[in-house]
Amino acid sequence: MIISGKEISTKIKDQLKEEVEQMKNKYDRLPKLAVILVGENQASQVYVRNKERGCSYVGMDSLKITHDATFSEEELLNEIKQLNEDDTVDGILVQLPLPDHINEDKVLEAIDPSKDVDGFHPENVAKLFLGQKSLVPCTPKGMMVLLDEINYDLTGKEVVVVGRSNIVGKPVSLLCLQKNATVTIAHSKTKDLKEVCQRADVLIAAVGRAKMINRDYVKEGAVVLDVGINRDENNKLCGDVDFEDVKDKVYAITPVPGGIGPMTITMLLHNTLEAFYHHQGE
Ligand SMILES: Nc1nc(=O)c2c([nH]1)NC[C@@H]1CN(c3ccc(C(=O)N[C@@H](CCC(=O)O)C(=O)O)cc3)C=[N+]21
Repeated sequence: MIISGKEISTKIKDQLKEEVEQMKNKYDRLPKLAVILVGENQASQVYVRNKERGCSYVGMDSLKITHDATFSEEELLNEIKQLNEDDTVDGILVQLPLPDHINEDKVLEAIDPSKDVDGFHPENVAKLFLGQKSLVPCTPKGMMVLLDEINYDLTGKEVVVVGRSNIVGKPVSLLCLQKNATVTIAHSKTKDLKEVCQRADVLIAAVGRAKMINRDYVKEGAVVLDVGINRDENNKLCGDVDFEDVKDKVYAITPVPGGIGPMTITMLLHNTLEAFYHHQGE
């Protein structure tokens, strides 16, 4: 089975669109997402455009703020402060990566946790760790929704996450643990990575290396979620998984593009609506 994140995300966006319409009638205001982009990173510009498109699809307001790469850390912190105080803004997202002269941790900590739709603020990270209600990072949340969509129960299953980043590997591991899976976090220093991956009922690839995961890493009948966004030798978009090589060995797999990527954007919209409800006292 090929899991179409694209189709599932369209279905969810259509539901969100209806909810937004109701909110507009009920509160006489729309949820609003502010996206800040510093510098000219090509990929970031594509993602930010997709985020704006997503907002307009579901009928939310969005505010795109762009600065050139010389924008200072102090200016950025001031801008975030103003957006924190702006009652019409529900979500604030600062596109990563930031230029080298800006301290990412400092920036993420400056965002009001109730507007932190990325779920990257230490307060939200701590809540996720503790299993308390919080804004959950979009990519991991999207993966859990996809598993739900195919009615996959993680209880007792072996999950292997390859990659230990703060934005994907670590949070998705916690979410799988919450769903009663047995979770292994593997990474570049893991011994016998292939053998570790072969144990997985659910293999989550978030390494950032084009087509690294081939059929030798995959157990027959496994579910494979591919978080990678890379360019192959022909400059074509591809995942961390060699899709063609593994597709007939798996029970289900997400393609790149059209898999996890669209779900990430949709979960961002979902988080923005959640933040909106919170700000309305619900
Ligand atoms: N503060 C912050 N929050 C993020 O959520 C964040 C970020 N910074 N920096 C970069 C990564 C990456 N990311 C993606 C979002 C959508 C697609 C997406 O829509 N992908 C399409 C293809 C897009 C294309 O054509 O390149 C797909 O997979 O079908 C991909 C990647 C969000 N990120």
